Amino acid sequence: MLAAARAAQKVDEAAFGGPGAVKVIAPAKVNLFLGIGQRRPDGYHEALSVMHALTMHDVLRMRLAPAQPEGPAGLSIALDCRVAEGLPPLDVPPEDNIVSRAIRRLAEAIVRSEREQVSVLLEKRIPAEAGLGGGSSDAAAALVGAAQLWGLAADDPRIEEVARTLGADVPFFLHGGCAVLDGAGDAFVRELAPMGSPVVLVRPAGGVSTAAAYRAFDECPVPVPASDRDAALAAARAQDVPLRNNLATASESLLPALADVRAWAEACPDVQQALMSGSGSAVFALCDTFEAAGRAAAQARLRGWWAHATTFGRVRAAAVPSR
Ligand SMILES: C[C@](O)(CO)[C@H](O)COP(=O)(O)OP(=O)(O)OC[C@H]1O[C@@H](n2ccc(N)nc2=O)[C@H](O)[C@@H]1O
Ligand SMILES: Nc1ncnc2c1ncn2[C@@H]1O[C@H](COP(=O)(O)OP(=O)(O)OP(=O)(O)O)[C@@H](O)[C@H]1O
Repeated sequence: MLAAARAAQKVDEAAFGGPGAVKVIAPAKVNLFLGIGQRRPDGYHEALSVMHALTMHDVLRMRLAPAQPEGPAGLSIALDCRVAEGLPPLDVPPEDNIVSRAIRRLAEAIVRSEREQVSVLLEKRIPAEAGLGGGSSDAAAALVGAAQLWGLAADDPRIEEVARTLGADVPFFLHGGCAVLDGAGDAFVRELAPMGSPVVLVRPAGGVSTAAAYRAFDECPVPVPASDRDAALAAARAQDVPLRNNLATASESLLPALADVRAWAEACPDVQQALMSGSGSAVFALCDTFEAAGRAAAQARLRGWWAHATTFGRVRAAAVPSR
């Protein structure tokens, strides 16, 4: 049964090889620092953020083909989403998936009106509603892939313009590595020297909606000390950034299991430091060695939580060889 499923998957993946096809990786991120400030008139909050990409990633296989003559005029998108074992299914219709929205929006921005079909096979390994930027990274990867399929230059400014309209975290994934961002957490300030050290991601059952976390924050805002902001702004390397997140209290009020994960991480001898990422519900834990990271992940799984050992990386949403 499993062999048959694997064989079927191979056939599908083979259809995404050769000319007119591209494979793109969409890495996860964590926020080493997140200092949320005032709510702005547009509803977004001021945010000073330091994001770091991880080597753990989703995969998008994309293919461009002329549409069936009897099909709709203009662009059609066929999206097949497969979720890794151990993760809940993604409860989003294909047309609402941020991947489809990204491709459509780029086609509009470059005024592309060809009658054609973009097919996408999206392999999700990054859990949703985890603060790991999975959807945002998929969107950036979809822009990178569609740009390549349509022969756009990788540095065409319309790619970044469209990225900003899709979500605050999306532009970061076009740069990747480690970066300081301000504005609404979407404006690139500068790059930091990235790390390559091990990190464990732990997520209790249940996600946190980003919008709900910001609403809870407004009810009980927690300021970030100016000295922490200054240290984040002065850092030259990822490892010099103080680990802080003033959205954590709000997210813990929405998902109390987050406090259990925090308490576990504080007591775990294999964990050096831990912090909730973004609006949660994933917590990332820094470990000294890959062995320690593996042990910490195993301990977290024994408690019934999703856990994954990975590394920080100098990676971004990028096309890779398909084999
Ligand atoms: C928590 C973070 O992930 C940290 O990197 C980001 O701030 C959120 O980025 P994101 O998931 O790309 O968020 P978006 O899809 O742009 O916004 C979702 C919702 O979060 C709230 N939001 C987001 C970013 C921000 N600076 N202020 C906000 O108030 C808004 O209510 C918005 O409607
Ligand atoms: N390709 C996708 N992957 C994940 N979520 C998607 C995708 N497309 C649409 N969504 C919707 O977006 C919601 C949040 O996505 P995502 O996983 O990026 O949020 P997050 O973990 O809160 O990340 P962030 O750190 O950007 O706040 C999901 O609950 C889902 O409904």
